[in-house]
Amino acid sequence: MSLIGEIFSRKKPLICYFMAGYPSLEKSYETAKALIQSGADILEVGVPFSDPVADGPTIQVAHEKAVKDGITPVNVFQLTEKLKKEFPDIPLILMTYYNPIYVMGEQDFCKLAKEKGADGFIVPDLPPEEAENFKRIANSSGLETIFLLAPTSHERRIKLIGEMSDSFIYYVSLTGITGERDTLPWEELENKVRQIKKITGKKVAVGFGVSKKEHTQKLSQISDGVIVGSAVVKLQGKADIEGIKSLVKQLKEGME
Ligand SMILES: O=P(O)(O)OC[C@@H](O)[C@@H](O)c1c[nH]c2ccccc12
Repeated sequence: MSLIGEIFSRKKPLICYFMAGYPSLEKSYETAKALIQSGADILEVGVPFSDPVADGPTIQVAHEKAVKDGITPVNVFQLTEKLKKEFPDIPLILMTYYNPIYVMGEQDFCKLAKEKGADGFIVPDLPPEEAENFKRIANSSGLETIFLLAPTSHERRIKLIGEMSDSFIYYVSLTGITGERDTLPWEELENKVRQIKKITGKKVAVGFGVSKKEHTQKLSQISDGVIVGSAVVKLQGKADIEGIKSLVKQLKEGME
C-alpha cells in the first residue's frame, strides 16, 4: 500500500497545505516542520505559479511573492527532498497547476518529483478527461494522482473521478475559490460526501474554507479527512511559526 493509502487506512488525516518558498525557502521549511510537529498527517506542498485561478486572496499573495522571489519547481524539490529525509513517514502531495509540469515535461517532472520525495499530485486545472497520460506516467513513477470533486459534480463525473483518483478524493466544500470561511454548507456537504463514497467506494477528504476547530470537529464525523490551506498560509506569510503550531493543534483537537 502507498504511504498515503496507509495513513487513510488507520486514521482520518489532517492535511495541511503550505506554499513552498514563502515568505522564503527557509521559512517555508520551518512552516512545514511546525505543521508536522504539531500534528499534520499529510502535507500539500504548493508550487508557486503566476496565475493561480482557483486560489483566493491569501494564497494568491503567496504565489505572487514566491514567483517574484524566483522560486522554481527545482527549489520546491529541494524542499521536498529535505523534508522527506527528515520525515520519511509524512506523505508529500505536490499541489501544482499544470503549467510547471507542462514546461518541464510530464515524464521529467514525475521522475524528479519521485526522486525528491513526493508521494503524489493534485493538479487543480487538469481535468480528468485530459489527465490520462499524466496519470499513467505518475502512477508508473510510483506517484499518486488525486482529483477534485465539487458541489456541482454529477454522477458521471463522480464515477470518472472515482477511477482516476488514487488513495482519496478531494471534495471541495463549496463552489468558489480557496479561503477561510466562517461556516460551511453542512447539509449539502454531508449528503454529497455520502453520495461520493457510495458511488466510488473511495476515501473522501474535505477542503476549502476550513479554519477552526468547530469545522474539523464536524468534518471528521462526515468525511475521511480534512484539508486546511489559507488559514495556514496567512500565518506563514507573517512567519508566525508559533501561530501555525497552535492553529494545527486546535484543528487536530477537533478531530480526536
Ligand atoms: O485555503 P482553504 O480554503 O483552506 O482550502 C484548501 C486549499 O487551500 C488547498 O488545498 C489548495 C491550495 N490551492 C488550491 C487550488 C485548488 C484546490 C485546492 C487548493
